[in-house]
Amino acid sequence: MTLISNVSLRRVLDSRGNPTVEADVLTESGGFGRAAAPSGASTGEYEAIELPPSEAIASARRHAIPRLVGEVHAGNQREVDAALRAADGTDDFSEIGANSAVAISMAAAKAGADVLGAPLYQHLGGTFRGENFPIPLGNVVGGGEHAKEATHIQEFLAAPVGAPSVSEAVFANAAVHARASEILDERGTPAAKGDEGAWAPPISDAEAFEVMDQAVSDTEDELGFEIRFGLDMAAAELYDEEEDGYVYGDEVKSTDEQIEYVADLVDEYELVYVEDPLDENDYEGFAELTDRVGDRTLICGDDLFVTNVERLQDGIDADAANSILIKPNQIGTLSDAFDAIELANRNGYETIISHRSGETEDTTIAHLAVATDAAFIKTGTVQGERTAKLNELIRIADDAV
Ligand SMILES: O=C(O)[C@@H](CO)OP(=O)(O)O
Ligand SMILES: [Mg+2]
Repeated sequence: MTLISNVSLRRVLDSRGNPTVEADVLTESGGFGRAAAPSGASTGEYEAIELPPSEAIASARRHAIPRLVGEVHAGNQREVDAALRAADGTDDFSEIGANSAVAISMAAAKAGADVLGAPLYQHLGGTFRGENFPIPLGNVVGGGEHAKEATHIQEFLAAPVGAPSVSEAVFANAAVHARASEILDERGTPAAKGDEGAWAPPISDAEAFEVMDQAVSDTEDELGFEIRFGLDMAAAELYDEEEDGYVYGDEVKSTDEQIEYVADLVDEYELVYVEDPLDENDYEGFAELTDRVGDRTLICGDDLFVTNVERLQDGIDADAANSILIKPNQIGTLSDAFDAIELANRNGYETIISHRSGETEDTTIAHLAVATDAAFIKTGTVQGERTAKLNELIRIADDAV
């Protein structure tokens, strides 16, 4: 194993045009890794703290880099991430910023892989990882915090569950995206795109279900394998404490009505996946919904769990869900993300590795999903910062990384 010899940090652009943190890690034996932090728009209340990039960089230079350079081995991810935690000294990375932490953590992992001469997924997952590939969940239509004047539900996600290969699955999602555009055109609905490249038409959620249902079944007919769809409701953004309910324009649904609504949607559209159907503080509501439909769909906690083992353990104790979204920048390091994945696996929860709405060309999550045998990866459908991960998945499957 080789010591880290240099860490450099800089501000680069993310896909929304905002600055984000990029890290380069060099090792004494000449290993190199580069990674950049993504950034959320519909962030969970309990996520690790993202600092303004210049502050995060200045603070990491002061506190973290001296603990890494000449001190820590790049191939020992636990050691790297423990040094980041020690340098920060808080529970939520509010001192050096989860954006600095995750960029350094991922860059160090890549430097470790480079030293070994192994692809990142193999460095992270080991030689004897499973043979499976994640099914890509592709954002096709959406709104919420990712697009103005579009649907209330944040994401309508294609799920090519019957695709014979990861490559065919990736192209299937692109085909659903293209078909949805044609259907919207036929309906005379102009559609801009949201932050993640999904169509963001000014239509009701009910119409979006019709568009999605048709786009999925047309593409299924064309390609000849099963394609279903799911949702990220991002319900914490819909929930209004004063109204004590979920606000859909002029309509407010009580918690009971929200549970009823989602349960009906699961059955009507045979949804395979529903992320954040209730507010991020409502373990009880999550548990009630999971009890009703958890045998036939994945109920996934994103803002609910924020990739945090303590919040996940609370959810497991409450039977709140049956799957967890994993976003390394929600918790700050790859080791913390692995701990959440391990806890999920031990308790029969599926894992879904995810991008953020603000992204870069970084492909770490594609490797993380393969390394950990995740059931799904949620990383968009089109647009360069999304296709970077999808194309990397295709390369991994083709043994070409
Ligand atoms: O809610 C989500 O799952 C994500 C990614 O789609 O959005 P954001 O990064 O804005 O939190
Ligand atoms: Mg989400």
